[in-house]
Amino acid sequence: MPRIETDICVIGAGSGGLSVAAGAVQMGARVVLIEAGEMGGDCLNAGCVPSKALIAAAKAAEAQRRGFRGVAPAVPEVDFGAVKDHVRAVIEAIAPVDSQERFEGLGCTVIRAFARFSGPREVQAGETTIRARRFVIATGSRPFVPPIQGVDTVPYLTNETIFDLRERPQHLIVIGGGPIGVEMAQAHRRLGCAVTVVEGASVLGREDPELARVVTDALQAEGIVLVEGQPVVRLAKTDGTVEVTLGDGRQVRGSHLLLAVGRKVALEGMNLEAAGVAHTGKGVTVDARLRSSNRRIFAVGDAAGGLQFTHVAGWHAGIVIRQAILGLPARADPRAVPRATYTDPELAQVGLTEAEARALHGEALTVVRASLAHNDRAQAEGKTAGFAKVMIVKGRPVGAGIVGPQAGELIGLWALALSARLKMSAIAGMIAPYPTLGEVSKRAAGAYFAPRLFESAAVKRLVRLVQRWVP
Ligand SMILES: Cc1cc2nc3c(=O)[nH]c(=O)nc-3n(C[C@H](O)[C@H](O)[C@H](O)COP(=O)(O)OP(=O)(O)OC[C@H]3O[C@@H](n4cnc5c(N)ncnc54)[C@H](O)[C@@H]3O)c2cc1C
Ligand SMILES: NC(=O)c1ccc[n+]([C@@H]2O[C@H](COP(=O)([O-])OP(=O)(O)OC[C@H]3O[C@@H](n4cnc5c(N)ncnc54)[C@H](O)[C@@H]3O)[C@@H](O)[C@H]2O)c1
Repeated sequence: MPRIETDICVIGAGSGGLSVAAGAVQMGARVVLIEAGEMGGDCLNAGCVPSKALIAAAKAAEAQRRGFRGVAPAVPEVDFGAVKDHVRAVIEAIAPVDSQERFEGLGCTVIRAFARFSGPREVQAGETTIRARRFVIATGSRPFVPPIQGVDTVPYLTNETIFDLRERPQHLIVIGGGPIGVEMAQAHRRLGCAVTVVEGASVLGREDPELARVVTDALQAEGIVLVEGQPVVRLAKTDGTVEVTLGDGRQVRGSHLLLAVGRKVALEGMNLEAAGVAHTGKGVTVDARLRSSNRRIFAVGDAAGGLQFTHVAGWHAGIVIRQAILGLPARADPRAVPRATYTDPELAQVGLTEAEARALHGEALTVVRASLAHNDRAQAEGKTAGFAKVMIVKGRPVGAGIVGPQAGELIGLWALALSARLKMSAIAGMIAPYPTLGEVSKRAAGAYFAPRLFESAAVKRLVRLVQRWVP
């Protein structure tokens, strides 16, 4: 049986594992990278990349359907199979960056097998035993299949199968109104499917309700049926249709079913007990340095049991590299982690929502808003539904939310403001190019200072005094 001694052994070649491996090997560490499935993990093969490629095609269809003032709308002719060719082509265009060849070229030893701990410092992968000074568990997550009565009797799709579906669903029922549910619901509606979202609590329930409402209004205006407030309690198959029964007895029937009710961390079969790695149903138990109960073993990305985003996995990788490769201290402070849901309009948030900020800061909190209706570019584009909302304490933003076109791009400024602890005066003083959607952030900062400048008796007194003296 081959044995390898190495500095760092990374388990899982998805967003987190690949970032650790690429960084570590290029800094001179010996790296073994183990992947049981496809290189690139969920993000490339069944997550961010295919979903955004599908959303792009759906957006093109919707643009045709809507037309523009002076440009006649048209019923788009959607070839669902060809759209899936586009999805596949985008994956293939990006895949070389995540490939075994690239990582071997960088100097990693890549093993394509399922990794399982055989001791506190040893992993088995196929025929190979790997002994490493540090391990990184970057095994990601899988779709959670809820134990709903009848779930094993009906055909269902998950993120692992929906992107391979070549025939257009006549009526897609989506269970779960989180980011996966709403992104997939809108994409399928725009590509010509009837769509019903069944959500046990409220659609985009983790988001600020004021922002989420703009998205849910848009989804409903496009003809997506949202059924909220009742969990699904039973699934059944009847004459080629799937029947979904809700807690209050209501029923929805459709041709296809997508389960989008959250994720299950992929730790099964890894024999973590042999390595002394504590874990719960949520993931590996880690401290702020991302170390597990075995100090030689870190966890990153979805496996670390916190926020489940590709950019979080990449950020985690940097924290582990600092410690395991450079011997420097580093901590994961999630306060400035942004998130975006790529519906149209998009919804993005960084830091505290209004409710969270209110609970933490009470009376010290100021909330400002700036509407896209007052943004000249949004007017020109005919996309004025949306706004930015900023939560401010003692002159500094503690959270920001944006709903509207390109909100995912626009939130970057606020992510920087939070991570660099910028003051609102820095945003107000920034020169934004005109006319851009980004001016909405500057306008929000302006809304913070406006009452202090324009409604202040002291400022007015000062100005009168200055005006008496200036020549
Ligand atoms: C439909 C969908 C859309 C998404 N869209 C976005 C988005 O727009 N933006 C965003 O930031 N995030 C998005 N996400 C979330 C994002 O995909 C994940 O947060 C990210 O992929 C997590 O990276 P990871 O490295 O932790 O795990 P993964 O990327 O899942 O990689 C884990 C890898 O480990 C391998 N593995 C597991 N167990 C073992 C083992 N024992 N031995 C060897 N290999 C193993 C797996 O095969 C897999 O390749 C989306 C997710 C889904 C499902
Ligand atoms: N744009 C992005 O960045 C993006 C896109 C997709 C996914 N993701 C990541 O993937 C993760 C998983 O996404 P998700 O949407 O699957 O999960 P989620 O946990 O965010 O949402 C699942 C939803 O399903 C509902 N639900 C659960 N059981 C139900 C039942 N029996 N009946 C009806 N409703 C039920 C929940 O109330 C919840 O609203 C996200 O948290 C996110 O981190 C990110």
